[in-house]
Amino acid sequence: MLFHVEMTVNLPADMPEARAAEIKATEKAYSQKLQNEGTWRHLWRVAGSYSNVSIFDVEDNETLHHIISGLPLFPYMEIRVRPLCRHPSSVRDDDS
Ligand SMILES: O=C(O)CC1=CCC(=O)O1
Repeated sequence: MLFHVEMTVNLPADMPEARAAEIKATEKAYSQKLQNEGTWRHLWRVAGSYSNVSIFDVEDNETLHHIISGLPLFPYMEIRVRPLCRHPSSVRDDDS
């Protein structure tokens, strides 16, 4: 199942820079593992904001929830999830 997920990061202004850098590094490793495994198919920065648009390919809703709630930045994110299905006009046979 494919999901479009938009994440907006809101780190507290008083978070020490070293702590922010540590969480971002952990987040990067977490996301790169999932990208390499094919679960986190796309990761795009939304130009001009501390947000990303991502496409996840997961077994079910529970798996997506487990992944998202495990993000190191999860406590500092606003997250919007939208389930996707094939568009009848899509020419990409390999994208289900
Ligand atoms: O910077 C972000 O958009 C938050 C984030 C998600 C995965 C990652 O590596 O950073």
